[in-house]
Amino acid sequence: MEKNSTVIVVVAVALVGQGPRVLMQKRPANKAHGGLWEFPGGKVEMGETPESALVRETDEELGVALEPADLEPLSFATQALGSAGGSMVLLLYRARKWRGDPKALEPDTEVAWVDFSALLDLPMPPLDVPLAASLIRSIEGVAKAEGPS
Ligand SMILES: Nc1nc2c([nH]c(=O)n2[C@H]2C[C@H](O)[C@@H](COP(=O)(O)OP(=O)(O)OP(=O)(O)O)O2)c(=O)[nH]1
Repeated sequence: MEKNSTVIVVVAVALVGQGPRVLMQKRPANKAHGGLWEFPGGKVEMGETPESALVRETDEELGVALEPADLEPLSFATQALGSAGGSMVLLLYRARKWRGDPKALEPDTEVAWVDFSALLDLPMPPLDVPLAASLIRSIEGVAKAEGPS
């Protein structure tokens, strides 16, 4: 069988606020991974960079304006697409600055600010779980680098 080398790139962002806490989005019940909580984002479309796709997705889904320069690459996760080959790559960025108060603008979605201490208790799609763990470690790393307070 001919192998497929397609790579689908999906981008997502951890909007990190004081706490620290992070904005999570609940997927619509009727879609893949329905009802699970994910980092906001979506597929990179033709002609877009990962960063411009994320600026578009967060505008459409949350009504938030992000500057590409405020997107810090944080981690990624991958998944095979099936026996024919191909894979999905989910790139997670982190942002500490944005404009606008995030709202759930897409039908049948919700958003919530989640404390880092409760993040891993949320039901998440498979690729978001290791990314959430990376996010938590990144903040712990900052705390260690800054030393005891
Ligand atoms: N965040 C996340 N997305 C995943 C995982 N596994 C997986 O196949 N996906 C897919 C579901 C979606 O097709 C895509 C996310 O892009 P999206 O948010 O634009 O998807 P969507 O369901 O709104 O749109 P579509 O697939 O109907 O075109 O990634 C995962 O573990 N985490």
